[in-house]
Amino acid sequence: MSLPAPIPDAAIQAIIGAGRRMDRFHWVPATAGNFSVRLPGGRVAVTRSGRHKGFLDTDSVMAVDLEGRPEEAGARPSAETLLHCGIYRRFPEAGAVLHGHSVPNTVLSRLVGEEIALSGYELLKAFPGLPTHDATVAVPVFDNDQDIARLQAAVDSRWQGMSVIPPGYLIRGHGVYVWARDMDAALARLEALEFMLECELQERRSR
Ligand SMILES: CSC[C@@H](O)[C@@H](O)C(=O)COP(=O)(O)O
Ligand SMILES: [Zn+2]
Repeated sequence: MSLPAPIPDAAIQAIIGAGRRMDRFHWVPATAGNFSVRLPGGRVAVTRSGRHKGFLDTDSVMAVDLEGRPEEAGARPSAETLLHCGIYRRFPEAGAVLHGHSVPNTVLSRLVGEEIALSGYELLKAFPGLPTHDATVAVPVFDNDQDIARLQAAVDSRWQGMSVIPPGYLIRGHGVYVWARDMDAALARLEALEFMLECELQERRSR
């Protein structure tokens, strides 16, 4: 059997850098969070399960296919790899996926129903196709589920009825997923979303 192709260093460095940046914001406590980059040929570079995402090294990244199957026998990719693969399958333009557990996304997702509406924020312009603050963006919220295949099925079924592509989604009491064409764009989108979630949380506190 031939050895799997090496993972391009640019993808590994993008993942390591994302972890350091998200750790600075306290968005990846303990071993929370996972990140991936789409590779050519239907491959995905993804973080191994159980690592602290602020201290990743080159060994912390492995490759799976678009069904989440590891290329290396016995290797353990992120427990949430199927959510990454679901995004890559649904959005061909997605080149990187980020998942984090911030306090605002965790708390807010427990306070709302099936979505959070973000309206009137200047930072909405960080999302694709929005030239003005004068808009409302609905961020879907899914119930948490330890059965990740079942959770992905719930995400797929909500996406089927969706005419507007959301900037990401939340999992209740758990965290956020965002994606974009590459890692820098995904980080920018995550920062914008987290900023607005923090604003929403503060507004709710002051009511
Ligand atoms: C620290 S518990 C968090 C995990 O259950 C999970 O939600 C998570 O984000 C990280 O899982 P991982 O398997 O390391 O990618
Ligand atoms: Zn998680």
